[in-house]
Amino acid sequence: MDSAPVVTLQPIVLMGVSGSGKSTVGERLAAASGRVFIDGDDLHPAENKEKMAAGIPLTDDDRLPWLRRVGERLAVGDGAIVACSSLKRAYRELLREYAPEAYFALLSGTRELLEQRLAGRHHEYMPTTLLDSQLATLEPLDSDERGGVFDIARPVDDLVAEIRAALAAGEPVDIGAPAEGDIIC
Ligand SMILES: Nc1ncnc2c1ncn2[C@@H]1O[C@H](COP(=O)(O)OP(=O)(O)OP(=O)(O)O)[C@@H](O)[C@H]1O
Ligand SMILES: O=C(O)[C@H](O)[C@@H](O)[C@H](O)[C@H](O)CO
Repeated sequence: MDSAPVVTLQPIVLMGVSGSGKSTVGERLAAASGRVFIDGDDLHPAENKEKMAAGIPLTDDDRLPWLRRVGERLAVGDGAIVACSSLKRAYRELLREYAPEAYFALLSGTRELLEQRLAGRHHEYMPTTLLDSQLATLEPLDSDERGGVFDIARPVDDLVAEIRAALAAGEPVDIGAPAEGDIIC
């Protein structure tokens, strides 16, 4: 007997600079939509965490192995919600090599609000002083990239609802419609 085809689900990447709410919104979105949440922070090699903890911004070369790990996780096909800064278009292009259908939700806000948010939280390794380099590195989504921009001034539950509504209203993504007997993983 043929084995049932495996259907892949569209992954969602919460992107944006440090303090924009990727982990907070991502966790809540995953809970609301019954999906797995993956924090990209947990996929950084130890050297990257040490560098950031020392207040040194990561380079493209530092980020490459980390982005590959994030990409491999996106490619699993289980529709995971993944928090990953994805600051440059080239980084997103790399992630799309693993998951062409990925939806990027950019959490965007003013420097002032980001500073407030960073001041009000404790992070394992990320110092507030890296905000300038994060903002300088950020290349917002281009109009030809699949995704949307969401305002971090909104409450977390509103952001979750807005992202879900944007996904529901979006163009259908050709990732294979489930049929009877398919295994959804
Ligand atoms: N929409 C929101 N409204 C109010 N507070 C928020 C909102 N989003 C996030 N926060 C708070 O802002 C702080 C930063 O959020 P969070 O740690 O999720 O950001 P992040 O983008 O994952 O940061 P990093 O990339 O540095 O890990 C947290 O204290 C969080 O509770
Ligand atoms: O690309 C980067 O510079 C890093 O991913 C950072 O964004 C941090 O990992 C994150 O902000 C802390 O969670």
